[in-house]
Amino acid sequence: MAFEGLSERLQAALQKLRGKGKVTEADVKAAMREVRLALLEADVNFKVVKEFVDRVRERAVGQEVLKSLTPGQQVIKVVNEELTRLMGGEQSKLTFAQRPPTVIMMVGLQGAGKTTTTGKLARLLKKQNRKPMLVAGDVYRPAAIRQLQVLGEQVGVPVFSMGDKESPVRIAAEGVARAKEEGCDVVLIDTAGRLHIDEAMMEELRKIREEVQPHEILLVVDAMTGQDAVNVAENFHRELGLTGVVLTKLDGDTRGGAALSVKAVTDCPIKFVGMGEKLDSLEPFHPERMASRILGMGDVLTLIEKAQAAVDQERAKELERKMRTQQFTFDDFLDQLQQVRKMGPLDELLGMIPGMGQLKGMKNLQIDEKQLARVEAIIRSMTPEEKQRPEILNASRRRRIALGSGTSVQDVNRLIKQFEDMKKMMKQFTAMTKGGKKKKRGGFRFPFMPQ
Ligand SMILES: Nc1nc2c(ncn2[C@@H]2O[C@H](COP(=O)(O)OP(=O)(O)OP(=O)(O)O)[C@@H](O)[C@H]2O)c(=O)[nH]1
Repeated sequence: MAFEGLSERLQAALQKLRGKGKVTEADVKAAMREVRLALLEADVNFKVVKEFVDRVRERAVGQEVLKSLTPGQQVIKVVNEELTRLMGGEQSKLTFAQRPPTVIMMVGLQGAGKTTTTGKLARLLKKQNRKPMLVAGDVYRPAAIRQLQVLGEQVGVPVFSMGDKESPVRIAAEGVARAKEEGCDVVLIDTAGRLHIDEAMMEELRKIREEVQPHEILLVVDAMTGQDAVNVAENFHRELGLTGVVLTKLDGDTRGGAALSVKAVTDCPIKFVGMGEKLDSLEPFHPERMASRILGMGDVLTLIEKAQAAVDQERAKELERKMRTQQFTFDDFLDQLQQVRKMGPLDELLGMIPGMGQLKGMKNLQIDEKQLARVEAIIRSMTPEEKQRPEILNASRRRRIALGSGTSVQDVNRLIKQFEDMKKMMKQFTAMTKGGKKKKRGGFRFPFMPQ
């Protein structure tokens, strides 16, 4: 996952401050040294790191922080705010033309994912009820035109092409004219990518820009290339004047340097991020959410602390073994249920998971405590043998259990079905992970998640 190393290191650095009732200037300095190293190691531009750490340190040793009731938390808040600021603060949206069509020029080096991103962006715009048209302006890479046509078909948007014999400037101009005729309100022009930035390439892009007067010039760069991506962005911005950057391959294990430095170095905002190869994997970039994700806030740390306090590690291991060997019974099921409940109201736990905060309170996600109580009652009405060997639960036993637990036979059936499904899933899961490389995940696992 992207940012994994950075996340871990930043969280470790800040964790030390977290629970402290009193934080000294020396504590902050020590934490900032680690933050600095973490950022450098993530390939963040060194000037950006220096400015960032200076700002955080200055704010964090201020009286209002150190004298506050929760100084450790306050420092983390400052880091979060500054990370957000670093990545551009507010979300930066596309500018649409007052009088359509909006013209968007897509530029970038070969292999960054430009053509794919053009298709993804068309899909996103279509979802927003716009009518995009794609223009195939990359006449140099033999497969690029065909690739765009295929993407257009998949997304269901028209693709304008004039083959590879016309000049890209003319293709762009004709494309915009065609979009007007057909009532398309956004034109996405795919331009040629080269292996390196060269004067001929820039000259051609400038000519296209003069010709079609785009409202947006988006540079697509590969996040995996770290500071190279930042340098490319700096160059393109100087030569062409970009309106935004799209960072692709953020689903890979990029260390995060590009995402954190682009805005600070070039002053060009990241507008979208690519999170996978599929067409639905382009997302608007939210600096604040990204910062919280990097810091693992929202508040996973608390969640883990709570879980660790509630879960008996020895028992968790035993459960894992049972899952692996298919000996999981209703007794274990009940045991887990109780361990999860010990952590607190499930609804509240949900709010601590990043991204889940805003889902809190949504009806179908609310965890029904009554339902849980019913499950417990059903399992408690089973005989020891039934709990161990659910396969003997025939119709008359199910009736007896329903009666004993004050529930209905349907409730009992549903639970047994869920239990069977869960076992099946575990089986598939263990088969899937068996022999495969296991990834270490900070040492904590919910007992009901087989490794
Ligand atoms: N994992 C992942 N792969 C991506 C992402 N975006 C693009 N790719 C992949 O990157 C590769 C290159 O993408 P293309 O769109 O063909 O490259 P390009 O930059 O358009 O190349 P030119 O048209 O020659 O400039 C493809 O295999 C894409 O599937 C992303 O966000 N995540």
